[in-house]
Amino acid sequence: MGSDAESLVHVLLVSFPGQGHVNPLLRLGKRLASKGLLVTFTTPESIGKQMRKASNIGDEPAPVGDGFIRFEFFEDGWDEDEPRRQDLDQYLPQLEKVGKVLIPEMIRRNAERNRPISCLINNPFIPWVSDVAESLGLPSAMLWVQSCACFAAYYHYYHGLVPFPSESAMEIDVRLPCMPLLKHDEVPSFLYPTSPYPFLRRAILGQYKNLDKPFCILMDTFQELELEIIEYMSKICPIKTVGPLFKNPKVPNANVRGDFMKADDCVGWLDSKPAGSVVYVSFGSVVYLKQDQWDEIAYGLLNSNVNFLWVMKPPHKDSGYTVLTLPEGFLEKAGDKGKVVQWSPQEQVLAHPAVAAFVTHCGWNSSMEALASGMPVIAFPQWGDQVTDAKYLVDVFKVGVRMCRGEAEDKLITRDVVEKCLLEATVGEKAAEMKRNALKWKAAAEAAVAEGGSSDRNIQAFMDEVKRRSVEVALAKGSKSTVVEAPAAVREGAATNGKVELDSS
Ligand SMILES: O=c1c(-c2ccc(O)cc2)coc2cc(O[C@@H]3O[C@H](CO)[C@@H](O)[C@H](O)[C@H]3O)cc(O)c12
Ligand SMILES: O=c1ccn([C@@H]2O[C@H](COP(=O)(O)OP(=O)(O)O)[C@@H](O)[C@H]2O)c(=O)[nH]1
Repeated sequence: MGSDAESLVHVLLVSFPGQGHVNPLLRLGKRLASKGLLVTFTTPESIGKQMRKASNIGDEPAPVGDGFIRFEFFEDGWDEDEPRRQDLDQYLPQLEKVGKVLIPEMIRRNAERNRPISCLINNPFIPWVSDVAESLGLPSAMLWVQSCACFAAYYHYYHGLVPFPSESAMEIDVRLPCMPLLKHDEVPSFLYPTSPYPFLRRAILGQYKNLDKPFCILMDTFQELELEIIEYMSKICPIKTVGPLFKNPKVPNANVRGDFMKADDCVGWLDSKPAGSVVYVSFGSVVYLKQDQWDEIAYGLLNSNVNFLWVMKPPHKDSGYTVLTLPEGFLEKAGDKGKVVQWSPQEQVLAHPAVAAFVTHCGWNSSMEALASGMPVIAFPQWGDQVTDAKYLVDVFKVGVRMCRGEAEDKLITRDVVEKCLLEATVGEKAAEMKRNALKWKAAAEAAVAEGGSSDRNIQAFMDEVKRRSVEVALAKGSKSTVVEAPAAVREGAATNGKVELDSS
């Protein structure tokens, strides 16, 4: 490593090994590097191996803007084909056990090699990272990877501040401060007492036990998008909104990517299609539908006669899911109107002029990517934060139509409903209005990350704080301090309070 990288303030990013967690933390890493930090990104080797295979991650630090990003992976202590990895109730304690030994070792090794780490940043599901930081006298921050509205919902649930659906009152609406009324099936679904995913409830709420440890909670959202709830929660927690993280305005480092699977080439196919003629269909990295639902979507796509790009990812071998199939003769009937891939370069797809709308499971990353790309959505939420995100996309941000309500509803969405939603989102006045709204959010997102925008100011303030604390850490450790510039004065004044005006008829 050149002396350049060694003279920079060094932060360690520790990620839970899920695609929806790695993507935003890696994007944050690239943003921090571009502004002059040395960033080391780490996650278990089982995923590291996939990332190296799918993308061109090298052994050398990659230059990104004024700084560098590098990767170090750690062994989680389980064989590669250990099926217990699929069970979060078993896997999370294992990760904590090994991480609490291996992350301090990694930190020590880096210090010996003249690149002492001065801050740790983690994402949800691995809250013990801030315990590791504390035990080593290092500051820590957390990157929240869902919306601020969901952060607020979990916060109020965890602290018992408002009533949530319970065994004795299942269908109550939930009123949270500074948020629209949420129907019982619009709160993050693993908070339902009947949820089949109690392990995800435990995983996400684990972070709230340790919420007083990180000095900052970074969020992949932006002020103008969730204005009231961000202001409200900021009075309770040290929140800084820094999104959308996937929009890095200046830095040409698209080659540093964290995909677990190589994306299939579909941009050439999109290029051959007329503007606004394709529907993109993807349910993210973890949602897996049942065969009968898959068939209805297939026929809905055929019957609507739209062009479509459909992501059909293979299930994890230990997930217990059976491989989905397409109805007989489906691909022949679709002909050149349809393309099915295993994994797509989603950011590129959403930015492509041929794409008119996005059938999405409403994971927060996909939701932010759609909003910030000016892409209307057809909301098909399944569980967790997705049901809340769907509510916001459709009723608050007004960029989508709803195809289902998710976990609580648990019903088959028929091909007729699929077809109706596809058409509603792609032709006619409602479609045009959603597109206008989506383009307003795109502009607002670009302004937030542009120099001087709300997210850019927050990133800069965070950087300054990390640098300030790195001097303190170095002094406390009595070692030679890393070279730091005098912290740039944090610009005065609150973020733009301007609301984005939406069309609605
Ligand atoms: O990777 C996982 C695993 C997992 C299990 C075992 C294992 O060995 C490795 C990983 C379990 O639940 C998840 C749940 C997720 O919810 C997703 O989390 C996103 C970010 O919080 C949200 O935006 C989305 O809406 C939501 O679908 C995302 C994930 O990436 C995972
Ligand atoms: O074919 C695909 C499907 C998804 N993604 C990316 O995978 C992430 C999925 O995160 P999200 O929060 O939407 O859903 P999750 O997978 O966590 O449920 C997003 O960044 C997508 O851009 C992708 O690159 N190609």
